[in-house]
Amino acid sequence: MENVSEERLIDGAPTTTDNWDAALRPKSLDEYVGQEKIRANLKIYIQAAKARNESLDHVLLYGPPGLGKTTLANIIATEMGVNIRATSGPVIERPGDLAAMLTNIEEGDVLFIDEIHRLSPQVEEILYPAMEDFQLDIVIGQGPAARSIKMDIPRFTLIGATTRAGLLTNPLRDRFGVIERLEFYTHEQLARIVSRSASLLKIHTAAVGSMEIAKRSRGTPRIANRLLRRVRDFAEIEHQGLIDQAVADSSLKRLEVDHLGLDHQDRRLLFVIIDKYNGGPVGLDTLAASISEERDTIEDVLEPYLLQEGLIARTPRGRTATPLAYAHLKRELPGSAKQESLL
Ligand SMILES: Nc1ncnc2c1ncn2[C@@H]1O[C@H](COP(=O)(O)OP(=O)(O)OP(=O)(O)O)[C@@H](O)[C@H]1O
Ligand SMILES: [Mg+2]
Repeated sequence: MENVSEERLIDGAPTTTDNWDAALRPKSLDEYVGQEKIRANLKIYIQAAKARNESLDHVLLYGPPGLGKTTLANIIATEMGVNIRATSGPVIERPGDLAAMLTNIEEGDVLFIDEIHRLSPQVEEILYPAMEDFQLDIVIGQGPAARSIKMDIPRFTLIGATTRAGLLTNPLRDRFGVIERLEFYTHEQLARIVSRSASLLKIHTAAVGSMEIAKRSRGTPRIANRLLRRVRDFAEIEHQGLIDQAVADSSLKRLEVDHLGLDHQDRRLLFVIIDKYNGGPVGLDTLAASISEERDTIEDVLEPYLLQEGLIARTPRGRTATPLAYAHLKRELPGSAKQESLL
């Protein structure tokens, strides 16, 4: 699914060069920028659970890549004062793998399952009684001699993360007491994140420089941090190290990130809808084939921001380019497309 030959600069997905990211991760709810509603709610839930000396209810976090789900899971464990064990849906191959993890966990600990929508059905089965009754149903033996035994496990908190909650099965989703959707960040919030990262990495930025990077980060902290690192290179080699507005702007231009934060891949998607399909509507699978991308990548990575910015619209018959997209790409709006996009 991931294009390894060419690192996409504004892709929200993590890459191998993101190790420095760990250093930039906020460690407490107070350090965590934005997502005000989630933070306020979590503060209450955490305080209440601690006061009752209970484990925190299971938490599902969903939203586009790079918005801070993993970061938040770690913060929750820290604030609860418990250990976190992290794994991911595709990694847990057999029910036994999950059972082993759950029996080794300590009372109150957090089990973090990233990409939880990719659990196999057999593994999911194990999770239901574990989440609900803190019990494992284990089948011993095979055939007619097989019998099932129940085993108690410590009360734990499952934190699941996914890019799309819609991909979860109903029984799994229903077992989460707390379900929170992460939103794209505002320019002001991203500027705060850029300034914070700059000071941690000892990068010299002017406020207007941080804001310019923020505006072009697709509402996503991971992208903001990544762009900061690239712009720093230009600043240090060509501009005595200071990132001001002009340096940020010229560097991002050279990185082909436009003033809305779109890169060549976003623009390619929009151009295909506009030029090849006359503004749409065009179905997701056709679109995926046209730009040789996975359907999932379009839905999880490319599309959410374009929808949020009002550049494309979703209709029952497919995606359309909005008048805003035509204006942004300096394409003339045909009369028919104007009507389509208003449907
Ligand atoms: N609220 C925030 N405040 C400051 N920095 C943040 C915030 N959220 C995320 N970040 C930064 O962005 C990086 C990416 O966040 P994180 O890895 O938590 O995203 P994610 O939602 O788990 O993404 P994925 O879906 O790809 O797993 C973090 O390492 C951190 O530096
Ligand atoms: Mg993550």
